[in-house]
Amino acid sequence: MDARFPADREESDREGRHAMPAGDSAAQEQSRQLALAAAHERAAADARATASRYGVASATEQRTAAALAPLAAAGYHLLADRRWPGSRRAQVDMVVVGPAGVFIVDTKAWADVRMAEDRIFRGQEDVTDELMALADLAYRTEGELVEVGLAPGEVHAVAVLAGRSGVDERVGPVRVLGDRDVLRQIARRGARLGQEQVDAVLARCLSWFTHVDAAAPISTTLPEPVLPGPRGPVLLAPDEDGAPDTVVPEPRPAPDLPTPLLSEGEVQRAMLEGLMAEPVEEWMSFLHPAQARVVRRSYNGPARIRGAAGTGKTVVGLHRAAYLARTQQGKVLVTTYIRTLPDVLRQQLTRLAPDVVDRVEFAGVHETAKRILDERGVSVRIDGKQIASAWTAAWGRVAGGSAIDTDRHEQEYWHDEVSYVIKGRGLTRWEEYAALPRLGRRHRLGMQQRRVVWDLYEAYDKELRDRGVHDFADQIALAEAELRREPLAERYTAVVVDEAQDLTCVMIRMLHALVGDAPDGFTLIGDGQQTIYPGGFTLAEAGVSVAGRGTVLDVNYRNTREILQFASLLVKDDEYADIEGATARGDRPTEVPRRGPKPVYVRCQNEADRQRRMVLRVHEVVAEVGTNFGDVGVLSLSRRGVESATEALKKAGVPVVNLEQYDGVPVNRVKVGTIKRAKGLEFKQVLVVDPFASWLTEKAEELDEVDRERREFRLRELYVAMTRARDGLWVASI
Ligand SMILES: Nc1ncnc2c1ncn2[C@@H]1O[C@H](COP(=O)(O)OP(=O)(O)OP(=O)(O)O)[C@@H](O)[C@H]1O
Repeated sequence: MDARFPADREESDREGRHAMPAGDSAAQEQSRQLALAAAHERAAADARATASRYGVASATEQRTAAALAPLAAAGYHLLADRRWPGSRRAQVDMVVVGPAGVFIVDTKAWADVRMAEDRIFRGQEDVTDELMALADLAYRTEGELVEVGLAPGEVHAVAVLAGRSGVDERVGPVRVLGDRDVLRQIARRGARLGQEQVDAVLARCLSWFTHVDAAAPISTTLPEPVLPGPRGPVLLAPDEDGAPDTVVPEPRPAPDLPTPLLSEGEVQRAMLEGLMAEPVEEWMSFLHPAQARVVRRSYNGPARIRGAAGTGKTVVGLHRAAYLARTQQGKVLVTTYIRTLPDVLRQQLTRLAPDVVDRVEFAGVHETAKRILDERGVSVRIDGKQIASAWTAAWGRVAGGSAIDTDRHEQEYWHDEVSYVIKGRGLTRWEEYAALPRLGRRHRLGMQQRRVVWDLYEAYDKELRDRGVHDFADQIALAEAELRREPLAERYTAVVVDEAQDLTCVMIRMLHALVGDAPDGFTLIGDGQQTIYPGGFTLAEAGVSVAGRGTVLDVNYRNTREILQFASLLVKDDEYADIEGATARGDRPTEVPRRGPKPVYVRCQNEADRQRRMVLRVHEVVAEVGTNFGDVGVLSLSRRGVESATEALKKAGVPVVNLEQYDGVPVNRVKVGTIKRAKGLEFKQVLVVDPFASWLTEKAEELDEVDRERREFRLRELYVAMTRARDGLWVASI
């Protein structure tokens, strides 16, 4: 910013209008006149100094403008002579609006510049605050442009150091570049906004940064000087005797004939780099205004963002993580239940916000617990085989042949009861379990059954201890206890939890303990409709309140209307225990803008027929223009289903990758995995390969509570699978 004529005119006018009191002596009048003369001299000196700053500024600004000029040929708009929003006098040197985003550029003709520890110095003087005005402007501009949907990370504050090259530093949110570097750094971001989006942003920028057409005011206590025509500002020059009554225009230095900052080759290389940059997906730079507002919203405590499948919750969560990392000190943690999802999210953030990706940590919730425990030197031994043998031993000792050992449930049901309900909710006393409302589990247990389950839990716990091992629920509980004992020395600034409905109560407590109730500290993102793990709880039980800090997203961007209608049939009567305490029905999007072909449902004769048709379907969809193997997801409820689909595809020569190994790096292979592993992901084409026809037709009211519970979880899981599909859905049952 150049606040070029800083003195306040109204103030000066007021001073100039002092009337001389009646009866003053001649001597008094003389000294008044001398004082006035001195004041004029000072004004002249000030004006001269200002003029010289103005001269330097304009020459250096012109150099920056010249350096950026090649962008105009690549769809950029260079806005010069714009008013600093909110200021009457100050101007913004240059606003660049184009495919790479919005850049508010301020040129500094500073010599002897040094940057250290997020501060900038001119010689010994710390001039960081001068850049912070620019940062503040960028922040306000972000807020303005959010209204058209521009993601906050697409607005950049750039300070250009005149006459410097090879500079690329950050001072807080301001990027500091040499004037030889600025073109390249802007161009290399590539095309992040489409033409329509650039136009929308430009229109808003033109009204936000209004044009400066009037001459800048001149500060003086003198009567308004005579301005020379169009040649520029006027200087007051003293007479030989120092009297400030002569006004002469100072000839402006002949414009520098610019020696181009960059050679033609350098310009071409910079622009080419932009052309080669990997394009980003639309949602990475441009959001729905409602989404963009949530990204920047300030919540005075834990907050919850919810919405139906495909409404951009994860998108908002990622932008919010980047935004918090950019605007606050310290690290941001993005976490979720699925181990592999954080890698995928990291990949996305790397493209969405490369500037802050190193300040955002991605880790599954178990990995987070492990890090906490490692840091504290608490050893945890997790050994799958030992855990399984502890369970089998405990079952044999306590539950085999008991009131819970019936043909209504597999052992897995009771394993989930122990892992998710008892351990997941952090129960430690029988009385708690005896009186527990088992949210989300329809099969009511009598006291006798509960007693067996509790005994089973205790026996299992003892077997684990005897083997010197822990299970995954123990790992979380230990980390949570550690944090209760002593909070982290270096806290996270913020924790963003994606797919929060998958977490247990103790997991939520552990993550909450990382940030507490700090403003914008804890953001829970999720959709209760996609709850596929048992162990329901309320946030109150976890000691978290999001009251008054909830946001619902309601435009489905992912699925076509046809896919969503098909998938929604599965859960149309579904009710689930919401973490805010109520029994809820799924959020329904108010808008589903995308349209496409109807999903295909095929009834196969047997498993072999299903496999054959699945392979055919894969070949069919990849024959479509724009769809590759990598765009196809084959999803199954069970591991067994994954194995047989993998085998059939491989046999047919189709390249596959298991979702367990998929980390978000694009790979041209069909992704095969369980629905649980597909949480949070999406594919152009989805094939769901292991339902039985009866699952889709059985009626809830004809089932008892055990079967109803099973049906609800199964259908929710299928709903998750189907809503992973962007363009095409194929479901095969037998
Ligand atoms: N503003 C947007 N513009 C264009 N596409 C968008 C926008 N927001 C989201 N999308 C698209 O919608 C998809 C779904 O978004 P996202 O994964 O964030 O939804 P979600 O609500 O987290 O879904 P789920 O709960 O089903 O996992 C994104 O991958 C993206 O392709």
